[in-house]
Amino acid sequence: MIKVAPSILSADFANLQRDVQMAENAGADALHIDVMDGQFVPNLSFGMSTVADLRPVTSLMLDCHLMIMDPERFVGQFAKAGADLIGVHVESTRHIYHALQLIKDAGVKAEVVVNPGTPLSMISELLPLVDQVLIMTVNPGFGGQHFLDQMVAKIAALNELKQQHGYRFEIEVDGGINDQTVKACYDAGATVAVAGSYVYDSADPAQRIQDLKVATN
Ligand SMILES: O=C(CO)[C@@H](O)[C@H](O)COP(=O)(O)O
Ligand SMILES: [Fe+2]
Repeated sequence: MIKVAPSILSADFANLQRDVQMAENAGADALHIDVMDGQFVPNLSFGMSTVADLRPVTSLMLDCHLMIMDPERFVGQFAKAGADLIGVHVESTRHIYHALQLIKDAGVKAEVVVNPGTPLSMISELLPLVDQVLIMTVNPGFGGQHFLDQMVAKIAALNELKQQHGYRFEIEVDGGINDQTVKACYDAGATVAVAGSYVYDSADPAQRIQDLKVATN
């Protein structure tokens, strides 16, 4: 069964605590927080103060997906705010290895993220270092986009490398996840699924979290 990380990008920001607690009560495994700077992606969202405010209201693992340029400038502040895992894009910095080392040094789980157009060869040297790899299944920046089917082969290729070398990282997928696409990702080797609009744009978001789990059971 896949682990589910609802993305609060599609939650009601005026009722964030309610929407986070709903996810926790519904059996979510983590909370996905999309941080955007208007430079790396053409959108703005949350910062570290949102992470700090959410920390005391949930015991869910806080999975912070940084879509910002030169994220090494901020990883210390996200760790201090209460992040449990910090994801940085390989495309967002000249010093990805250093950025991941900073995250580990802060005592937080480190994740490398790859955009749809970025080949896995860009992250091969990083695989022994990371706790999680995030394969973007849409172009980053917005919720509610369509899943890119070509990414299923990429997930399978990453899983092959994982098995071949005995790596222990989790494989997360993000973008366009619903009860159909989650199954294809899970069958290819994904272990964690982010879901924003599928969960929060529903009349019964708690049921949707369960539906994602049932689809991969
Ligand atoms: O990182 C991102 C978008 O850049 C995501 O985490 C979205 O929030 C996913 O939204 P859905 O595609 O599930 O609606
Ligand atoms: Fe995300």
